[in-house]
Amino acid sequence: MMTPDEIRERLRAVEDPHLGDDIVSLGLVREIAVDDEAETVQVTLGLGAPYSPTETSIAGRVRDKIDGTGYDIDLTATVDRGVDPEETVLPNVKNIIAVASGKGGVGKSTVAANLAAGLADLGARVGLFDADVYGPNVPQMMGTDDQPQITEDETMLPPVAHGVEIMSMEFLLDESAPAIWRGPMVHKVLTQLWEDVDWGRGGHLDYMVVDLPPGTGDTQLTMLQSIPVSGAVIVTTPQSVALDDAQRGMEMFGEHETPVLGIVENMSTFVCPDCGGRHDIFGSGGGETFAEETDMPFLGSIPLDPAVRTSENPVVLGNDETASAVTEFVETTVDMQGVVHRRRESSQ
Ligand SMILES: Nc1ncnc2c1ncn2[C@@H]1O[C@H](COP(=O)(O)OP(=O)(O)OP(=O)(O)O)[C@@H](O)[C@H]1O
Repeated sequence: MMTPDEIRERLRAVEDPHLGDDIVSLGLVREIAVDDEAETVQVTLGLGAPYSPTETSIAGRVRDKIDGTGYDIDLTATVDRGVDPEETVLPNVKNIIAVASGKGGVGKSTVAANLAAGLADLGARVGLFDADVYGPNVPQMMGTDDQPQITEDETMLPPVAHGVEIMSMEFLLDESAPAIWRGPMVHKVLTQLWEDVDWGRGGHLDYMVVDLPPGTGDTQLTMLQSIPVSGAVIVTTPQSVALDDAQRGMEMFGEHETPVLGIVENMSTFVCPDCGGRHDIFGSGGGETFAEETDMPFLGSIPLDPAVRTSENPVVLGNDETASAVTEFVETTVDMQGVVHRRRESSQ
């Protein structure tokens, strides 16, 4: 026979590597219930980033601590996401990660597509929403030209590629409409994309990755106001101009109290396929220095690799050096989303 207090004592040995204390002291063990008849212990943990390496490992260690007590463990995870489920536009989506950049062409859509494919590859249920009104190209990057299906009750079912449900402004925008007309349409189209799409196929999504339009103008603000973003990723390149723009992007999120998960540097070192040499074409370490200066986590560097553009599939799914770099970025990012949730949970 074990009491919840005895279980709690055992769980004091499980550390949260990011928050630097044990999960009991941090308040991340929400509930413990022992059912002697069913020989089961139910533990509810305050974890919010499913499939992130750190939270997977915390859950694994919790299991280890209960293994050998003669009880089965029934583990659940839940956090207060700071959003009222009644009021949110996407109640079935646990995390909404927005990918932003201060200016165009730095590889924001590439990063968004790889983040989504990488999260699905970890086992998560993922949606990818291409909100880039000015140049929606996510379906192409995911290697699909499927259109959404319309069901009898007039909801849209997103096409799926690499385990990711995809919706794009491209599906709804009239291609002949000049970009300048698109701004005012954004709100209407966005509303449709939230309300009329069956995300998660009647179930839920662990993550929705949103590819925001480049820049920090009204369109981006409208989007931030209409969706509860749980974390933002800022993409930059090593050039100083891109870094200045990234700074503006961060300020925009700051004003909206959106947690910034960190900075990723794209088009870093070029690994020459012919000579094997490494060349820092745009300089090096700019993103990391910028992250340090702004006190933001550095999420990783993605090399400049022609395969990123030419490959039919997101490069994260490959098994070369570029794939490892992108995987590292995906894992760090989702870990940082977990930190945001656990920190909030722990301070309550
Ligand atoms: N690391 C990389 N190595 C090589 N090519 C890349 C890399 N990242 C992006 N590209 C290529 O650069 C181009 C621009 O990338 P992408 O469309 O992702 O940028 P963006 O910031 O989303 O642009 P937009 O301003 O259109 O939103 C694409 O052709 C893409 O394939």
